[in-house]
Amino acid sequence: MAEPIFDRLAIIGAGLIGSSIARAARDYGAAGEIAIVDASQQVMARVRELGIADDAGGDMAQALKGADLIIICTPVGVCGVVAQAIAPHLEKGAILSDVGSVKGAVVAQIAPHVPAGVHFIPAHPLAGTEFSGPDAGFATLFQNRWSILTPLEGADASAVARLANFWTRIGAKVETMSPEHHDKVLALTSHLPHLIAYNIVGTADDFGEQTRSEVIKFSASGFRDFTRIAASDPTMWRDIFLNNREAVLEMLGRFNEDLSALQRMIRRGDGEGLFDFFTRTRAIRRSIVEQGQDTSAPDFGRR
Ligand SMILES: NC(=O)c1ccc[n+]([C@@H]2O[C@H](COP(=O)([O-])OP(=O)(O)OC[C@H]3O[C@@H](n4cnc5c(N)ncnc54)[C@H](O)[C@@H]3O)[C@@H](O)[C@H]2O)c1
Ligand SMILES: O=C(O)C(=O)C[C@]1(C(=O)O)C=C[C@@H](O)C=C1
Repeated sequence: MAEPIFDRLAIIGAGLIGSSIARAARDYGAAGEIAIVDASQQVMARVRELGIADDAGGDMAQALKGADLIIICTPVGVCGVVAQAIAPHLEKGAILSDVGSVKGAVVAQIAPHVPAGVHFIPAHPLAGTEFSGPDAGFATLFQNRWSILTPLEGADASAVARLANFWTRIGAKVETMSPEHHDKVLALTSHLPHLIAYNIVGTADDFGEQTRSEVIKFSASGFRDFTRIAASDPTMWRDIFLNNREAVLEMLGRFNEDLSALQRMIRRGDGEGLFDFFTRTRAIRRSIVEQGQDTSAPDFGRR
């Protein structure tokens, strides 16, 4: 196997993403040693049982000793608190990164705590499931998925390249963009779809007992897909919406306008309008599939 890219990887937060990175870093030889710290004693106990870290003692100073890559894998809302807690233990030359689904707010939370000589390079792997916790993770989660790096102005190019190598080693394709651009794109491609899923499942639930049981009984695959997404972690998604408020509200405004246009077509019996619209959206789906970007097959990248 090729040389490890980092000597010691420290992961803060061992849920779906943190535990998947730990498993992948070990399986693909991306890090020499792996240390894991989590605020939950229950999670730490499970990490020890699963044997996914070389150091699962749970002591922060010990975990960060000699760490040349530290990845914060907690919910977005606590990134700043975590950065403040780890700052005194970060060593010169180390790379500090994260996996938060929002970048602008995460940068604002973490950057003020980064000591001089430490390279802060935010990241976001576009890979996940509706499950959370250390048992939900798996080593192949990042295979053929994008990992977006959002280095700040003046970031050290060799540190960025080293982090990109790490993600490539564990199977991801890497793209670089600004935090602001990331937040706009993801507001549309990830955050809005989750909001729509939460909403439609909530609407079905509000209809009451009889509809609820019929929803379960007659659930067609389209609706079932929404229920999978709507089962995603409430803490994670509360934090995403509170921390990407502006971009989500902008996309939601445009979405509502387009939905009103469709509503008008239905009311007016505008079959041609509906047909043209659906033809346009079908072409988008087909081009995604043609470019090999469709990873929605039931067992793709999953256990
Ligand atoms: N789940 C996904 O699909 C997905 C995909 C890409 C990125 N992300 C991002 O990754 C991050 C983690 O998501 P996840 O799905 O792994 O969540 P998760 O709920 O599975 O795990 C989060 C872990 O962080 C721990 N934690 C919470 N506060 C902490 C603190 N102060 N110090 C140390 N540990 C703490 C929790 O105990 C938990 O084990 C989030 O920021 C999320 O936005 C998630
Ligand atoms: O497949 C899923 O369950 C996901 O929702 C994963 C998903 C996404 O929207 O694609 C969710 C949030 C993350 O920030 C990245 C990936």
